[in-house]
Amino acid sequence: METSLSRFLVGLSVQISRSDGRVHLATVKSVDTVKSTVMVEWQERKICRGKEVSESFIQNMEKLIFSITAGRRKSVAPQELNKGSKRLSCVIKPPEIQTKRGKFGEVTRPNQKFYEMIQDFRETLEITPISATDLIEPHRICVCVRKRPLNKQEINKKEIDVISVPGRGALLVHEPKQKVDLTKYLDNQTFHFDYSFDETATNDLVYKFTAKPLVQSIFEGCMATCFAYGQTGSGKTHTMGGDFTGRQQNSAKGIYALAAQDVFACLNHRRYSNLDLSAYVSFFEIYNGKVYDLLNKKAKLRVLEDDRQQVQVVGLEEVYVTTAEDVIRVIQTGSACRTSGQTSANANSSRSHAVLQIVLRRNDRATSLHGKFSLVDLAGNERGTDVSSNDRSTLVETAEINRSLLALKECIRSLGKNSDHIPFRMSTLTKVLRDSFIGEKSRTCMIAMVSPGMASCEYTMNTLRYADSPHIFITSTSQRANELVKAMEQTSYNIEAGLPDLVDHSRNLLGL
Ligand SMILES: Nc1ncnc2c1ncn2[C@@H]1O[C@H](COP(=O)(O)OP(=O)(O)OP(=O)(O)O)[C@@H](O)[C@H]1O
Repeated sequence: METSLSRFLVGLSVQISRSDGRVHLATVKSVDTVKSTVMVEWQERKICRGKEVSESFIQNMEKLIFSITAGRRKSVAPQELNKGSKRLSCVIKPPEIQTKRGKFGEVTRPNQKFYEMIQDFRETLEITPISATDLIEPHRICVCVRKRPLNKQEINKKEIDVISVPGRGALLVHEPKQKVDLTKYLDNQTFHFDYSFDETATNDLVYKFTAKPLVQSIFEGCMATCFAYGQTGSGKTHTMGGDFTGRQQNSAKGIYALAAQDVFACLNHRRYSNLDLSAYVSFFEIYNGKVYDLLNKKAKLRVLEDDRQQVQVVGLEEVYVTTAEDVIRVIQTGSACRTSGQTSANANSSRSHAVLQIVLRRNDRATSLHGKFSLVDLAGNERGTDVSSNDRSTLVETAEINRSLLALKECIRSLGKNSDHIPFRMSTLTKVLRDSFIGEKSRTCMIAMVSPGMASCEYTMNTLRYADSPHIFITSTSQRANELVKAMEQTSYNIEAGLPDLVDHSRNLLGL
């Protein structure tokens, strides 16, 4: 969760205000989350001075902390600072004279200057990567971020990596910018999540902190959901479905399979054996608001809601499974179906949401539902203008993706606020996942995937803003109004579907 303290990364410089009215730079030396204090140090007449400041002092000070900068040599341009932003943004003017060589001695890299500025910034960061031995805290809603490594093509193009993951849930985007006078500078923005994974993190490690804690919850009767969100090529399928070697995917190494393994470990554990449960798997995709069964030749299925608001995907194939290998076979069958869709002219599967559900049913006559784990590989969050083809079907497809991702964000936000109204009818995706958003027994984890390259910077920022937003559960009425207005400005906003939301908001305004 974001606290005012979590903005202060060790090694970063902040402007502090002194009691005598002076405002000057100091460096964050340590952050004590237990005592809620930050230790800052600065040089004064060649003497190193320090002060431990409390959270309340920091909050008072916050108005005066205009920026975070990354080094002694870098000057701050206050007129450029984004003072209103929730995140502290910094503007660094690069050193004018030096023309340093890169780490590997090459000077021909496009954006060499930015590369050097980022390297300089990184040198000031204290990196504490997440490790398998770190404590896993229980969350009802957990939001994490994972950065993938630069791929071969990006390395060949000498693409620069603009993301740093200092650890402890933090992630920095070093956004390259240029002033009107052509001075290059970095806009360094810090985001905070429950966990942040750098490019060295394995699927096993990501699984341990994200989906694994949810497996146990379904044995306790919960409806758990784990989403992979991000731009095309950012690593959603790699994380959920398993690593690729060329075009070959190792399904045993993805979160789907790792979760399945743990489900069977729990089923065979004496703690849960007296529940007398069996596991079933279904696998479907949602493309343009329609559901297709990946385990039944992509049969198109109807989504119905009964008078008790229970949503049913009519005729969805549910395969009885007894081992993790059974589930891996199901994943392979379904993924092959999805992949073949990618090559067809009309339905590009990577533009669909894939949902793998592991369902626990009681071995009674009605095989009644005990718990359910939905693992969702979401469609890429590109905008209409970003996809190569601009024909009508592509635009409709993009609008549908935007609409469902917006609906998903709204549902997670409502869930976090314990709101009575969950706008699940806004899209097919949220409709079929309705029981994951209702009541005390729901658990949600969102893994936001980001590509590290400078070329992806804008998409990365979009992903991070999206993933950051469910954290802001208690939004003020005016913020809420702004969000609705912003959402409505998107071509994909469906006024009819969003009507309950608008009515709700109007009621709030009128105090009804
Ligand atoms: N953490 C990672 N480590 C190594 N390689 C990765 C990682 N994440 C992704 N990749 C590689 O990047 C490429 C794109 O990943 P992937 O297909 O998972 O992206 P995606 O987000 O699912 O894209 P799309 O939305 O198009 O389906 C793959 O070749 C994959 O192996």
